[in-house]
Amino acid sequence: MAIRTTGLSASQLAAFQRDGYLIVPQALGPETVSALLQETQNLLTGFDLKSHPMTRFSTGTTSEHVGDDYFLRSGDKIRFFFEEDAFNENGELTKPKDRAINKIGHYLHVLSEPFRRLLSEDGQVKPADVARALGFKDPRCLQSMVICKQPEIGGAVPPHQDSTFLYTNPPSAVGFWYALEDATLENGCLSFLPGSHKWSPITQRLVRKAGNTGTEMVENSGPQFPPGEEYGVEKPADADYMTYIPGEVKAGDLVLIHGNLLHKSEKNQKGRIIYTYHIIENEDRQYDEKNWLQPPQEGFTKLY
Ligand SMILES: O=C(O)CCC(=O)C(=O)O
Ligand SMILES: [Fe+2]
Repeated sequence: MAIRTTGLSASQLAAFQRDGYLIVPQALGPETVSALLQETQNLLTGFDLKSHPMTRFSTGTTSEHVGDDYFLRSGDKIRFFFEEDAFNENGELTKPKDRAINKIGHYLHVLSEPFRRLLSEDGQVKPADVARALGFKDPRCLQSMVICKQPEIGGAVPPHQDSTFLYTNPPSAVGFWYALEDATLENGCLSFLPGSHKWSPITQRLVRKAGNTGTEMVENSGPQFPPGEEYGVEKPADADYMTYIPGEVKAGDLVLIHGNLLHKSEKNQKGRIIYTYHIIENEDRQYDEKNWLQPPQEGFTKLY
């Protein structure tokens, strides 16, 4: 296969604009994938369980843990969040620690050398070139994380839109999601509601509670779509019956996800390790000061 040096082709860009997501095959070469998996393994085996507050990550509504201090202060650190199902009724881990972590985040793209290199140097498809192709003027990288989705206990991720979590006024977030292992229906690959980015508004936002005591969902009083006539179109009459389209991918593939697009992943029996971060527009959009993730002292990371 020819080595790519640019971002997206015209037909890839058109597909992203039409569907709200795009699979870019083999954005990472096998050496990069191996280096990132090795780094993930080092992080998983190297972290200290004794000093860990045993915070679990939850996208559901039952757990309060998502709002705690360890999570809220992870934006400029490398921290470890457990699968909810990694504990028994007594709150004890039922798996070895490297098999119990749901995700590692949220500053890998600066603090981990292999992940830092991906953003600036490695790979056949350069993130900066993709951001340029998508029309970003001053893209900033944030919320980098490895999602492990461990065998048997990997949690389902319910349908959501990423701009709910990383809100700019008006919305601009795009997810970069890299498979580090093959992701299939068997091990909880992503699935998408194609075109939903055009009609599905950001009606809610995840914000910090007053006094930084946790997070909560609130109504979004700002713009619900990015600017442009293609957005905010009428919801299709059959939208509630539309089926999610699975995005089965190979290790090294990149999936781009529009911040308004509805997507999800199911529980899994077999494990699945991926790496993801988001970019937001910094030039003519306001990053919201209530968002769960606030910029590190040095500001969110520039791509160019
Ligand atoms: O990897 C998953 O299962 C979910 C990830 C996701 O929703 C995202 O990266 O935006
Ligand atoms: Fe998402």
